[in-house]
Amino acid sequence: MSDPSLTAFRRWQDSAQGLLKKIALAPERHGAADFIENVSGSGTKVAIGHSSATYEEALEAVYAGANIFVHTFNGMSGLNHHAPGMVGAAMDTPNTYAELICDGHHVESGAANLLIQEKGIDHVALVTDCMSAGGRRAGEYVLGEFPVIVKDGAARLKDGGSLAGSVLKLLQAVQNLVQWGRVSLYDAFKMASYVPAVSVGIEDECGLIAAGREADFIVVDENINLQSTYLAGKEVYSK
Ligand SMILES: CC(=O)N[C@@H]1[C@@H](O)[C@H](O)[C@@H](COP(=O)(O)O)O[C@@H]1O
Repeated sequence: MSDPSLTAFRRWQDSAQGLLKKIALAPERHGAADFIENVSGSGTKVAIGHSSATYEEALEAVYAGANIFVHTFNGMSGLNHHAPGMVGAAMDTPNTYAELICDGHHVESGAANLLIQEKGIDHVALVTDCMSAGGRRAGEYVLGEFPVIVKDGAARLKDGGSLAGSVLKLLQAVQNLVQWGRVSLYDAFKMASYVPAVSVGIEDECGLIAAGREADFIVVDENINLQSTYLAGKEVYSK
């Protein structure tokens, strides 16, 4: 781990030919505010997470231009009434976007519903945090340098058993959220498509089905089960 570096960021952005839309950092690292101001000013969205920052440090990052909380609740300082932490800052900054992993392992339904109630469906973005075992059978994998065991729909570190990414599909997140009873099907899909697109400023390219957008979409039945998948307007999968 290291402190954020503008020199490194510019090198990565050059290599990516300007394609980096979003970068995440822990706001308590040295130089974070300056990095956030410069990077968000250049058009790349800055997310904050994997962090034990205080509420105040998180707010400072938001004031500097950070606009997304990385998988809210997970890997961040929690909400305590004496120390509101990163979670408190996510709830207390109405214009930021809070990512949420709705696989039923990362966040209890009550906590997910509370976050959605606090921020509104237009500021909660469903994400998977899916690691390399997604779509594959249970067994042993690695996340970066860490051995991980995938079992019963969860990916956990071999050493210690902490959750380490997920094997969630975004459609399953939509199904779970609807089943948890507070969010309509329409809103759950919006939180999985349009809201994340807006959070990174690419809603004029994707995130809804409309003229001029990329026609990548799925078709589901009345039970929210996948029927077909379209990429660039062409059917590439059908049940
Ligand atoms: C790619 C990745 O590993 N993402 C995070 C992980 O860092 C964190 O440890 C876990 C549980 O967080 P928690 O123990 O704070 O709920 O959530 C996610 O899986």
